[in-house]
Amino acid sequence: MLNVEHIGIAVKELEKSEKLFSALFNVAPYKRETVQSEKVSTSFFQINQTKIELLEATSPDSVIAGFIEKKGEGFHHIAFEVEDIESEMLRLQNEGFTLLNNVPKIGADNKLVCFLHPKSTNGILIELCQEIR
Ligand SMILES: C[C@@H](C(=O)O)C(=O)SCCNC(=O)CCNC(=O)[C@H](O)C(C)(C)COP(=O)(O)OP(=O)(O)OC[C@H]1O[C@@H](n2cnc3c(N)ncnc32)[C@H](O)[C@@H]1OP(=O)(O)O
Ligand SMILES: [Co+2]
Repeated sequence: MLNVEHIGIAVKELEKSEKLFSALFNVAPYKRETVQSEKVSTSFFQINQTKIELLEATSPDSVIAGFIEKKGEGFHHIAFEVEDIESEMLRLQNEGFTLLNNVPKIGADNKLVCFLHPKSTNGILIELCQEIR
């Protein structure tokens, strides 16, 4: 695994949270992107080397809506950059981690992504992402 690619934060209202985090980081979001397959609207902040992804549900059956209902707004996942997502998925599966998708999915910001079940990772939802080259 390489660097932390981004940290995902679940929010109820994207616009309201964009204002809050803009004030906190003293920088505006650099882009918004809806990922229909994940039923999320995202907004990205770049703070020096750190990327933060705000996630709002686009539908009541989005995992973000379910998460907020159970746990409330807040930290949702940590994403790690990988060089080769398929070989990393295979390696982690062989180590006994539970992959939530067996084929890489298209994520935001031009990435192939795969999630690991938090039950297999000490309660932390982990996303792997590889830049689409
Ligand atoms: C756009 C893209 C990108 O960056 O490119 C994104 O990030 S999309 C980001 C949104 N998409 C995703 O997160 C996709 C992968 N996530 C999923 O498939 C889901 O969220 C699961 C992780 C499988 C959870 O869904 P499920 O329907 O099973 O919900 P559930 O409420 O029944 O949760 C089952 C157990 O997992 C725990 N759980 C649920 N979400 C969690 C989270 N974010 N972090 C840590 N634990 C979590 C619950 O508390 C529960 O534990 P207990 O049983 O102990 O109560
Ligand atoms: Co993410």
